Amino acid sequence: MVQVLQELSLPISFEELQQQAKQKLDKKVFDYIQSGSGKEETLQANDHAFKKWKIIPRYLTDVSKRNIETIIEGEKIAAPVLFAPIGMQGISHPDGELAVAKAAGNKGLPYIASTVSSYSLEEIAEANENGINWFQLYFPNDLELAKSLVQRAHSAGYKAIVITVDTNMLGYRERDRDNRYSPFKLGKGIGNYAVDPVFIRKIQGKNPDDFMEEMIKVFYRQNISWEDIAYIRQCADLPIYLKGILHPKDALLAKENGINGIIVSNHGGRQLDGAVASLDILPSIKEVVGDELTILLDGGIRRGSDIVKALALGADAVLYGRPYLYSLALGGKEGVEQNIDNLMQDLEITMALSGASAISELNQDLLWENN
Ligand SMILES: Cc1cc2nc3c(=O)[nH]c(=O)nc-3n(C[C@H](O)[C@H](O)[C@H](O)COP(=O)(O)O)c2cc1C
Ligand SMILES: O=C(O)C(=O)c1ccccc1
Repeated sequence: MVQVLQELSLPISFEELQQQAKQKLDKKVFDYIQSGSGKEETLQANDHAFKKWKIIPRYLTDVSKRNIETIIEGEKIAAPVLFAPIGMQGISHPDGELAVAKAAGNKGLPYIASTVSSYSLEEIAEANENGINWFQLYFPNDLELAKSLVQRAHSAGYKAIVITVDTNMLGYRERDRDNRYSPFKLGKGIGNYAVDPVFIRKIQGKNPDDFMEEMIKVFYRQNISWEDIAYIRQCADLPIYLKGILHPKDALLAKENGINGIIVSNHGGRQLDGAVASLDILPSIKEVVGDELTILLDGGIRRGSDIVKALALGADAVLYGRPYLYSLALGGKEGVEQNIDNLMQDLEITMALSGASAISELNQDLLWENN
C-alpha cells in the first residue's frame, strides 16, 4: 500500500503564520507572546522603522555566486541570524527549547537559551550538541547563583553569555494584566532553577509550594552595575554580550568596559513602551562603537529585506524572535526548520536582487530614507 505522507506545510507569510498560531494557541498564551507593553508604541515602532528605509538596488553586478554565510564570535554561521532568547517555550509546544535548539543547529544558526527556559540548559545543549549555543542570563539577586548558572553554561559547552539589561522588572503588559496572566504563574520557566545546586540549597527546608515565590525573589537584580558584569567575566572565560542596549552612551560604556558585543534591542516592545525602535537608533550606535565590538539587533525581523536593512545600517547579524515561536507552535522542530529555510531563501533572493552576493557587501549605500 502506498502511504501518502501529509507533508507539513506552514504558511510562508509572517502575518499568516501569526494568524494560524493565534487560532491554535490558548488565548492567554498567544496574547502573552504577541503583545507589547503599554500602548504598544514601541512594538509598532519596530515594525514601522523598517518601512522608513527603501533599498536602492545595484544592477549589472555579478550575483551568480551567492553566499549568505557570515562569521560571529569566530564561528561560521549559515546566515546572519541567531535565535533570540525566548523564555518558557514549553507553553508553545511540549518539546519547547529542545525542538527549537535542534532546529537551529540543523540549520547552522546559533541558539540563545533563556534563563527562563522550560528545559534546563544542560538538556538544551544535549539536544543541540552539534550546534552553537549561547546562554542568556537574567542576572539574579544572588551572585553565587549567577556564578552557578554561568559556570553550568560554560561546562555544558555554551559559547557566549548574553546578559539582558532591559529587564530589571517586567514591562507593564496591559493584555497580560487583563488576562490575569503572569509568565511566572505557570511554572513553565523553571528548567534551569529546578536543577541548580545553589538554588536547591537556598530553598532547602522550605515548602515546595514556595518554589516560584523564592525564584521570583532572586530573579531580578535591580542594580546591575559594571562591576557585576566584570564579575560574570571572572566566572567563566566566555565572550559577554549585553542585550537591550539602546542609548549610544551605554554602547560607548560597553566598549570602554571591554564587552564583546551588544544586542540593540527593546525586547520586542515588551519592556519600556515609548522606547526608541532598535533599527532607528542603530546608526547612532554604530557611529560610537565603530567596528570594535559586534553589533546584533532584534525587534521586528520578519523577512529577508529586514535583515538586509539592519545589516546595511551597521548590524553584524540579527536575532530572530516571535516568528520561530509561532512556527514551533504550529509544527514543532520541523515547523521551525521550514520557517528558517524560507527566511534564508528570502534573504538570498533579496540580496541578489539588491546586487549583493555576500554579507560584507551590505552597506548604507544600498539604502534610501523615506521620510
Ligand atoms: C514570548 C517572549 C519571551 C521572551 N523571553 C525573553 C527572555 O527570556 N530573555 C530575553 O532576553 N528576551 C526575551 N524575549 C525578547 C526576545 O529575545 C527578543 O528581544 C524579541 O522577541 C525580539 O523582537 P521580535 O520578536 O519582534 O523579533 C522574549 C520575547 C518574547 C516574544
Ligand atoms: O516575557 C518576556 O519578555 C520575558 O523576557 C520573560 C521574563 C520572565 C519570565 C519569562 C519571560
